[in-house]
Amino acid sequence: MSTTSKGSGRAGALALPQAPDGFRKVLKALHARAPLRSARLPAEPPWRSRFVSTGAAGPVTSLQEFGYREEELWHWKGRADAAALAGPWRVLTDEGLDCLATVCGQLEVAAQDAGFTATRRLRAADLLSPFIARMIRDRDFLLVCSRLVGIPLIPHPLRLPTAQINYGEGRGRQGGVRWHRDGMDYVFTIQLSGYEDYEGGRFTYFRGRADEFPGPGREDSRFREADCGERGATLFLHGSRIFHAVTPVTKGRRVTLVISLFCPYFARQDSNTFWHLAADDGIAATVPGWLRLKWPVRNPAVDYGLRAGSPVITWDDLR
Ligand SMILES: O=C(O)CCC(=O)C(=O)O
Ligand SMILES: [Fe+2]
Repeated sequence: MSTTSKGSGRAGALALPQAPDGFRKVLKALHARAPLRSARLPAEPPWRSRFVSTGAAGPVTSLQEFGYREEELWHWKGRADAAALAGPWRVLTDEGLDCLATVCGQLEVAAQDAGFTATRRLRAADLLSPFIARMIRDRDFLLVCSRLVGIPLIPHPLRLPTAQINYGEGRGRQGGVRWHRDGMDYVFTIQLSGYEDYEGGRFTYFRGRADEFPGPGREDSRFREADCGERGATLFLHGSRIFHAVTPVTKGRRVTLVISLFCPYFARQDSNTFWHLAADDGIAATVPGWLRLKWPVRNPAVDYGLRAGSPVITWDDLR
């Protein structure tokens, strides 16, 4: 699969509105509902480590290419957190992808309407699905993701945003995602359907610094479409630094699994803000994870690995 990004100024993407920001996030937080913790779900296939496609490799576009300066990148003892956009690659085998698509399809019964981002979505999918919980804590899966982006990555200790399924449908309802930046820094989106399954639903991003984002509806040659049409395509985005959107699904059905990972070595720089999270999950559900994230640590790889219920991934593991 190639990493081409093509097209600029697509009318559908440009017309998308922007997600609420600032004080409107606080208002949203006061009304937000906590994610569902239980649902009657059919049995799942078991997760297997062999579902990880270890050959994944591909070009990485750096944050400098998006206009960020070297001193704006995060560093740890000579290593930089420099990846802006990478992939799409396949991180799962065909068999693994089929199982994941089945699991995510079944989980739709637990999805909730999500006003300002996607039409329907399921937050904290790993709390309902043993398959997803094991997948995102599988050492081989984490090593593939870490190596592709060049930094050690584990599931985010905030838990609620770490695995989210978006369901977009073209039956009259708007199945798009407004222009936004994520609270999360390291975001992997796995496509569980392909262009043969739907129309619209194009993953679009702004190839520039966040503070240069011209706003929706403007003409700018830096609006691009990612090449995510193939089922299984997995795209990495430095979600907190890059504006992105998904054009409305006009026909058919589009399902994606959005996995937010975390670098224990850059825990202090984590971009989440309390109000961004609370706007999604409500204040009460946000507080425990927020404390878990902000508590001081001695050994980041071990300590945050424990907090996220994850294997430990260190710089040495990237070799
Ligand atoms: O569904 C997608 O392709 C990505 C949606 C997105 O940007 C998000 O959920 O934050
Ligand atoms: Fe996003």
